[in-house]
Amino acid sequence: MLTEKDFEITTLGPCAIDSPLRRLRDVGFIEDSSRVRLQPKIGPQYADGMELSVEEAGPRERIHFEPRWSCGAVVTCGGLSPGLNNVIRSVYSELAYNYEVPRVLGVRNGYMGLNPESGLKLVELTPAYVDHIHDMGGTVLGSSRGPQDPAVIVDALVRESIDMLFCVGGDGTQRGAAKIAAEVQRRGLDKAIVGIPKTIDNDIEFVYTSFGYYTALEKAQEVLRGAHVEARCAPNGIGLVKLMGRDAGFIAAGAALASQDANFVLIPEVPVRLDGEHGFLAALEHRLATREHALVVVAEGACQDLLNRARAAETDASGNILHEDVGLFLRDEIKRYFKAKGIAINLKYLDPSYFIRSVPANSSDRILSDQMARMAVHAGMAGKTGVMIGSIHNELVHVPITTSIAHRKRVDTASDLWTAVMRSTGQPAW
Ligand SMILES: Nc1ncnc2c1ncn2[C@@H]1O[C@H](COP(=O)(O)OP(=O)(O)O)[C@@H](O)[C@H]1O
Ligand SMILES: O=P(O)(O)OC[C@H]1O[C@](O)(COP(=O)(O)O)[C@@H](O)[C@@H]1O
Repeated sequence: MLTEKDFEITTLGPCAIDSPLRRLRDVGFIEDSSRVRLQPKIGPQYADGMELSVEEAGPRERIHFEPRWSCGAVVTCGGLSPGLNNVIRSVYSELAYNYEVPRVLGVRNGYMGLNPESGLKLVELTPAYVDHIHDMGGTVLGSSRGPQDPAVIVDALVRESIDMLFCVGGDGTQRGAAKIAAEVQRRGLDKAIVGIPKTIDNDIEFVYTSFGYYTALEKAQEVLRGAHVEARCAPNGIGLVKLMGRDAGFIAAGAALASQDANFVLIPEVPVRLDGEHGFLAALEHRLATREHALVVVAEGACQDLLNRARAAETDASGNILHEDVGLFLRDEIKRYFKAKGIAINLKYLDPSYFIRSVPANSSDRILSDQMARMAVHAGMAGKTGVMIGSIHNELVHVPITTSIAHRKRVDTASDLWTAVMRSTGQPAW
């Protein structure tokens, strides 16, 4: 078996081998020459003094896999996120052009494409295949939900002589990647399983911003603008917008903050009281009485305690809880409340749904996708396995996948983000 001592890196130019280290040292997070110890508070659940040890991402002085004999594959799983095609293209570009790896494969339709029972064939990535994909939304490889047996996937990696698998996806995908990495280790195989985080919900721990998030905010903002115009142009106008965010309110909070027009933002992290003197509906009535219009933004996962009372939770193929439609629920509750009060309102309900995630990536997400993809390739070529590319304090790092999936990232209600939402909307604490 080859070890990293057997190969010197030869194909990288005078690029950033030292610079991530130097920058980390400058900001004081470096502990020694190869590891970064993060002691500052990085989330409420780590405030108890837990230390996290992560490695900075970037090209390594020595690589593990001999490029000429290596094969890398990329798989995209879960819901779409703007930037997926950019990741595929940049994984290819870094592997094929910079490391000169001769065989780079694309897996069709998520992990399912590594199961022979699916009948799906691997795609040989070429310059022509990836040429224009970065300008398109979605993923050219396709994606899917639904469980796959890690043993079957590892069998496919062995059969196809895949040395490095780049798993692009959300927390479900990373859970799958962790199981694949464990199976590889159990069999004593020499393969690198590297995660690249993907979610418009921005709810992966140790990833400050995931690619696609800001593009989704741009699109969401357009909808907020439309809803705001509608609300302002009608007596007692209410614009109600539902945005994606199954378990976390980052999209609703970010879009509201970016638009500066929202008056109420309801997210899963903050339980909402609808009725009563200090509840949401009374606050909405007060807003109409004083300003004659209101813009309400609700995240898909908000208010679920109010909706799910009479219903057992259903799940999708990957086991994610399918929420009842909070937008329709709130629309009906608002109508019911004002009807009972004899107050005429004009409510316009907008649900942009998949529109915010099926578009091409904006500039910042293109850059982030590219950086994460290239860092993942550096990690893979260096033989790192069971790691995901994270971003902490503006640095791209290797986070053990098991660490990243231990918690889901949530909007911290003591954070600057949520404080700014509260101040820009003026909404009360329920
Ligand atoms: N706990 C898990 N263990 C193994 N694989 C999982 C797990 N959860 C999800 N997956 C797989 O990862 C893929 C994507 O997961 P999903 O939750 O749908 O999307 P996302 O990765 O965006 O969260 C699916 O093929 C799913 O079966
Ligand atoms: O209808 P689908 O494809 O399951 O996607 C809906 C889900 O996609 C999301 O945007 C996030 O999806 P992921 O978990 O795949 O990142 C959720 O907010 C939403 O519930």
